[in-house]
Amino acid sequence: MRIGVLAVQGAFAEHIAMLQKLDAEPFEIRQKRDLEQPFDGLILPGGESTTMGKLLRELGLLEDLRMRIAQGLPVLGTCAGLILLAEKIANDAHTYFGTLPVTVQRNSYGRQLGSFSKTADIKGIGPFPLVFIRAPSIEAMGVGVEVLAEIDGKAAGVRYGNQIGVAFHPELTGNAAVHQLFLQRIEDSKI
Ligand SMILES: NC(=O)CC[C@H](N)C(=O)O
Repeated sequence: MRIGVLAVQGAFAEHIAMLQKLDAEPFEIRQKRDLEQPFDGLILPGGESTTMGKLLRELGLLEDLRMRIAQGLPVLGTCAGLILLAEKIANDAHTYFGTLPVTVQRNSYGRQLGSFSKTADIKGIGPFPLVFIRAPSIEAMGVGVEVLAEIDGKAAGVRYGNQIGVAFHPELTGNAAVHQLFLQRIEDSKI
């Protein structure tokens, strides 16, 4: 299964390592040319959403990828990747793909306390260590958005059709269950 990992900035190498462990076929998306071969899924990593958004625009990737997501390309966005997907960003004038009907608040977890990890249940997986690094919170959700994980009574992971967005960093845990779930969903949607 060919999975494109946005590799213009941020923690893309860790996602690639996870995918390799699961025998998927990851490749880096750095420029438009990288989108020429067909692929089955997309991962938007953690990092700095403002920088990634700016580079996506400058490299001419934003519209192309937005269209693919809107047309059903399975996508997993982690942390900054969730911000890129969000329809609204409460404390930012910009939006990027805007395909996921949620409102997020940037830098909501971990500003004063630093990064932290908390184990919580993920739907379809069970207990999983959620690692937060200056993570966004999900403040509001539109109709049809399914909550996959909660922390302190707030959604920390959601799914909407072909899109999964999580505020935490599954790629930094050594636990491949979230990536496995993503690959499984792609597999299932092919049937
Ligand atoms: N670890 C992360 O991806 C942090 C996200 C970052 N604070 C942002 O707003 O873009």
